Parts: sequence; structure tokens; C-alpha cells
Amino acid sequence: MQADLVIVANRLPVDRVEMPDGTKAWRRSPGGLVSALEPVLRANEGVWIGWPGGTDEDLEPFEDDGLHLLPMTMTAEDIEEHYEGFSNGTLWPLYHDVVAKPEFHREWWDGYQRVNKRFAEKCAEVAAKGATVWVQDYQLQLVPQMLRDLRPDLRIGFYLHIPFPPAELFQQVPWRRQLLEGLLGADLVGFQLPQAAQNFVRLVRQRVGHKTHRDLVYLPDGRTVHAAAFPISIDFVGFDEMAHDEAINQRAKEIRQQLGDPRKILLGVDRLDYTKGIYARLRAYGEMLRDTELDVEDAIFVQVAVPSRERVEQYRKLRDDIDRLVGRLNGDLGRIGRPAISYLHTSLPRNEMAALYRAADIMVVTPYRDGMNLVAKEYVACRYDNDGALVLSEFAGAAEELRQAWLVNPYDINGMKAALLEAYSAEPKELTRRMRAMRKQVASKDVRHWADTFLEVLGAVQSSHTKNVLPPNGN
Ligand SMILES: O=P(O)(O)OC[C@H]1O[C@H](O[C@H]2O[C@H](CO)[C@@H](O)[C@H](O)[C@H]2O)[C@H](O)[C@@H](O)[C@@H]1O
Ligand SMILES: O=c1ccn([C@@H]2O[C@H](COP(=O)(O)OP(=O)(O)O)[C@@H](O)[C@H]2O)c(=O)[nH]1
Repeated sequence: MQADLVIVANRLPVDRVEMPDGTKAWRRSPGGLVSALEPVLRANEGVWIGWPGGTDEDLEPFEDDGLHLLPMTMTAEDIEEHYEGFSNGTLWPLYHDVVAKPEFHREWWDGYQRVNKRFAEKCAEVAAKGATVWVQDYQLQLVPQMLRDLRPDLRIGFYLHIPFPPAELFQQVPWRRQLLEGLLGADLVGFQLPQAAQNFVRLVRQRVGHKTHRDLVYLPDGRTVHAAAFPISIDFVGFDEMAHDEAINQRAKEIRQQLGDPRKILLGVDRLDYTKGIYARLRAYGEMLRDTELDVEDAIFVQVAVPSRERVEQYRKLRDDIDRLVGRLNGDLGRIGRPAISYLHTSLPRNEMAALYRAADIMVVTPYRDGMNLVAKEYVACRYDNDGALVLSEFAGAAEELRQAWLVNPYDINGMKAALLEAYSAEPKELTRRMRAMRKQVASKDVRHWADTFLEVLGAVQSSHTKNVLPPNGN
């Protein structure tokens, strides 16, 4: 198989899972990267390389619902060292403001290099001459340079879905220079926010010593690397259409009834990740009930927590902590038929998500740090009647665009309580004013816009063989 567009991500859009009866089945993979890229691959003929979930399974390339998928085989050791280890035990906490303590282990780094190499080799094998390869996310930062060494004819783009930290944090990594050099194999390195692109360029100047000018890096071999922000988004029209669907609105009504017809439904939907601030948010809500600012007769908090990275210690602990907190809050504050929190530890299909967004009066998104947070944008897309309130952390990438949300600092519990209360009691006129502006933003900057802009800028970069001339004052 030879493709003109190759998307390479740690995960395939579908995940091979074992059912309770021991049989294997495909399920949609968790997370926003898959939500965003699936419509992009659908719109452009191409192939997607990634891990299909599970270990030691040699699967042939296959087609799933019109998508060409190329599964990579991962051993148990690969998963332990590359995915759970270096990607999610080292890079993930480090890139998210050290919300948890990153661990540095040399064998994890070895596994990271090994897996990146295999992904690069697979790309080199399937990319047609002069093809575009779009490498995704922090799990594959070495792929751009490894791939360029193998196939200098390719146009290579890289996109980081999570924040890129300031130099002060990044320089903790013992292999910082190798990571930067890996990324510099790309022609275009994309980030969620402009600050991240600036952090990257500054680090390249300081740590690798290359000349830079604004968002350009000049390499000694004459190649130029462009670093810029491309805030990711959602399929606005798709969500808006689902939101208008009769069956989904019927389901939203049913959800409300099943919850006991409360006056207001508050909703949180997150992967069960310590970056998402679920614990602090539920604690704040519990305090509001305890202090009688809210009453379980009027309000309920629905929290959906999607199982995530369950073999990583910090994630296991978080799950236990939240289980205990929910149990305590319901035990202390709930009444018969009126729990304080309706907690679901599960992954819901898109239509059920849309029904929940339709049902929720207040969407609560309070991460300590988040690359973007598509859930916030999906909620906005589903509120076509311009009602509903969004309470959003300042530290989510989405806050740069959704300025009319109730913006909160998740470290400030009292501030969060005040914002929740304001959103809870806001006048319809106020809700409309805010939601209308946010809908306009998401409608105009949807995922199509994101992918088209990235691929357009990538398409415009000079061929890697063309030598560039430094600007007169390149620094
Ligand atoms: O693959 P997993 O380990 O199960 O994790 C799921 C994904 O989580 C992260 O998603 C990010 O991408 C979103 C879309 O750009 C963004 O809105 C969010 O803020 C990010 O956290 C991760 O970056 C992906 O690689 C994972 O697949
Ligand atoms: O039960 C769930 C919970 C979440 N999602 C989807 O998972 C994505 C989460 O992306 P986000 O950017 O908010 O966070 P991430 O998990 O990537 O960090 C969104 O598209 C959600 O619609 C889902 O399909 N089912």
C-alpha cells in the first residue's frame, strides 16, 4: 500500500478490547485526538498508522467504516516502557505543568526510541513518493527526524495535542536535546497555542543552538522549520445536527426524568485523568451543598469519568480517591432518590454524549492544564437554542477562544464555587449573550478549518532541498 497522506498517531481510531466472554471486539478509542482526526482522514483519502490496543497482536491493514487503518504490533514491554512509561509517566505530567511528578527512567527512554523507530520505519514503507506524513502528539516526537533520515523526499508535519511547557520545566528531561532534534525533522511543528510555539522556538535556540527568527528555525543544512499555533476543534456541523435530532432530544428528556426532574443538571465529562481537576470540582460542589448554597432537591451533578491509562499508578490512585469522595458526598449530602452526584465510570457513545450535552444546564470543565478540551466545544455546538452555561478553566486551551464562558482558576476553590453559583443563577438573557458568541467562534473555527489550515501551511513550505537564506538579523 502506498499513500499520499499518512497520519501516524500512537493510537488507531478504534481500540481492540476483550469482551467479558473472552472474545475480541473493536471499540472507538478514547480521547479528543481521535475525535478530531477521524473526520479529517474521512475527508482526505489516506492511511492511519497506530496502535490497535492490546499487545502482541499481528493484525493486517484493514478498512473500518471507510478508513484505511494500519495496525502496529506492540509488545507488553513496548506498552510498559513507551506508552505507560515515557509517554504517560514522564512526558504527560511534565508537559502539563508538573501537576503530578514526572519520573525519569533510562529503560523507558530506550523503549520510547525503539517504538518511535518502528513507527518511522512503517511510515517510510507506506508513504508514496513526495507524500505528506502528519505525525501526531507527544508519544511520537522522534518520528519526524527518524523519518526524514529514511525518506528525505517526504513533507513532514507534526502536531502536539498537549501543552508544550516553558523552558524552565522542559529542561528537566535528561534527553531534552534529542526530543527537540526529533521534532526538528518536521517542516512544520504545530501547537494548540501561540505560547507553546514560542516556548519551542526559544528552547531550540537555547538548547540546540540553531538560529531562529520569530516562528522560524534555520537549520545548518539550509532547511527551515516553521513552528506555529493551530488550535484544534470539533465537527461543529456534525454536533449541531445531532443536537437537533428528535431521538437525541427525546433521550435528553428521558435522562432528566431518570435523574428525578431536577431544576438544574450540572455535567462533567472527562477521561479519568489527574490533569482534569475532577476531584477539586466535585469537592467544590459538595461544599456548596453543605453550605446550602445549593440543594439536592434542585440540582444534581452528573460526572462521566472515562477509564484511562489504568495500569499507571497515578491513575489508579485517582480512581480510588474519586470513588471515595463520591461515596462520601452521596452518603453525607444525598437523600433518598436524590444523590448529590450521579457518577458513571464508563465511556459513552457520541449520541449519548450529545443527549447529555442537551440535558445539561451547566457544563463544568475545570482542568489544571489541558491542551484544548474538545468537550467544552462540543457542549457549545449542541446548545443551538443559545442557552446553557459553560464554566471553564483558564488553563484549558479552549479558554483562549471561549472567552464568554465563566472562566475559573481550578486551584481557587472559592473562586470556582462563586463562578458555579453565578452560572447556576444566570438570567436567560445573560446565557444567550454568552452562548451566542461562543457558538459563532466554534462554528467558524471547526476541525475542518484546523486541518485545512495546517495542511495548507505544510503544503506551502519550501521543499526540503531548497536552501534558505537567513534574514539579515536572524537571531
Ligand atoms: O490515548 P490515550 O492515552 O487513551 O489518551 C487519549 C488522548 O488524550 C490526549 O488528548 C489530547 O488531545 C485533544 C485533541 O487535540 C485535546 O483536546 C486534549 O486537551 C488533549 O489532552 C492525548 O493528547 C492523545 O494523544 C490521546 O490519544
Ligand atoms: O464517554 C465519553 C467521554 C468523552 N468522549 C469524547 O472524548 C473526547 C475527549 O476529548 P477532550 O479533548 O475533551 O479530552 P482528552 O480526553 O482528549 O484529553 C471528546 O470528543 C468526547 O466527546 C466520548 O466519546 N465518550
